[in-house]
Amino acid sequence: MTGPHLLDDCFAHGKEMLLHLEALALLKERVSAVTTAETVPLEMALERILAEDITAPRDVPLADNSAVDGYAFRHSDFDEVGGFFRLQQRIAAGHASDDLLAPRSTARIFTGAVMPPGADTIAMQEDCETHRQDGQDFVVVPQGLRKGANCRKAGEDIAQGTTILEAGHRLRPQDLAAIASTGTADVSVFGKLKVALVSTGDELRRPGDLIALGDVYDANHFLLRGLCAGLPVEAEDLGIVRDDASVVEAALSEASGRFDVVLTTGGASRGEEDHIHKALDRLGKRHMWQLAVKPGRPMMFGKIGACTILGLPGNPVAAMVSFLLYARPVISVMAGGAFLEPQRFQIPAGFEVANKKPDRREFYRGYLDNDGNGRPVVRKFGRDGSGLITGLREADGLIEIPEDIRTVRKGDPVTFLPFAGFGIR
Ligand SMILES: Nc1nc2c(c(=O)[nH]1)N[C@H]1C(S)=C(S)[C@@H](COP(=O)(O)OP(=O)(O)OC[C@H]3O[C@@H](n4cnc5c(N)ncnc54)[C@H](O)[C@@H]3O)O[C@H]1N2
Ligand code: MOO
Repeated sequence: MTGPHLLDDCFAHGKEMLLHLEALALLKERVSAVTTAETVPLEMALERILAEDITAPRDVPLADNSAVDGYAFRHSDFDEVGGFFRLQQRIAAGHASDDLLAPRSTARIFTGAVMPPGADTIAMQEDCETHRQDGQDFVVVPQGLRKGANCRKAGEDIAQGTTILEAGHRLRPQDLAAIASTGTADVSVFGKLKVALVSTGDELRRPGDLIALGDVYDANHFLLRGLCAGLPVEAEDLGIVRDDASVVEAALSEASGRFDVVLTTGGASRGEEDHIHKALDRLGKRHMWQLAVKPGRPMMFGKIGACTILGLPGNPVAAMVSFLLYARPVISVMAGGAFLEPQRFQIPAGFEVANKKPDRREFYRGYLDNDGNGRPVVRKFGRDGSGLITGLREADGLIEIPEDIRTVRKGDPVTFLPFAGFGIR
């Protein structure tokens, strides 16, 4: 299958670096769903992606019912001063009444109980007075209630036959509540994507291991494992792969036969010790590499057979930013979902940038604050180093500065991408 010229391959542009939007277009063109549908009970469906639309088999609520503990009556029985009603029946939640409410009568009713036939309005018990006279209970309701007050109509939340959720939607707790409310117990969802996590680098050691001068503890594994946790994937740790061409090649070759996605960090750049792109070129096809983006310039996307290789940069900040911007939407689409776009909003800058490089998009670590007068601003983490995990910890999200912007002054509106919009905190 050949895509449009623009999307065929980043190197076909004759360009050294792809712009952010070009990279997104290339990824959108190149990825599609790979998992098949399976039926799971609702208990197992959180964060899974629907394989079919969900239609409500019945109304929710099933019948007109009371929103309060109180007294049900006919609104037409009111006169100028209110209503004086004979207490005729009592209905608790879960117990429907077949008895037609007689004129000028009322039913004691509780929240969620089905309205008795004939009643159309409910008074809250706090607004009513009760009397007993000649062995009969009476309820006095003051004027002022509109017809239908405190009643919940059948189907007012979900009407029978409505499509409540569409295929491709990732199920949140409130979605599961909606499906459960219609009585549906099982849903058809896409199978989880099989993702391999690979850290590359001779210098890497796992936390808990002894460390020597020059060694670095593998932070990225825990970063990526956490970032995958909110996605419908089964992530498997393939450990640390040494900076050796044949070792990297063997690891990618083996993993590509077992996984839908291999997610690597490190070795993505151009040094002699960076082997991922060379291995990818030998084993499969590389579609994307150098991006006009900071951080996250060396971000690789390619395929070995049916397996997608996402080669993220080794610097932890770059790894996280490129995961959120590029790997996350790719994984979502492959798992049957949407190409996830970040949530974006404009907020005044609480920082200045004097001389940003043109022709590339930059993503700073940003945290929300106020300007001292109660107005919100976003401030930039002070240091730009791509190895500083501290900036990721202090941030509430990313500040996005597009290619054509060279300077930012305090108060300028800037685009903020909250971490919450990526499903993390
Ligand atoms: N001559 C050039 N050098 C570099 C370029 C370039 O274009 N030309 N790009 C720079 C940029 S930008 C980035 S980002 C990094 C990406 O490098 P690699 O993906 O090849 O990553 P490494 O060299 O393996 O490591 C970079 C850095 O990150 C540390 N690291 C790696 N893995 C982990 C891990 N799992 N946990 C914690 N820290 C990790 C590693 O020790 C290095 O310090 O390249 C620039 N260089
Ligand atoms: O892109 Mo590197 O991503 O600046 O650290």
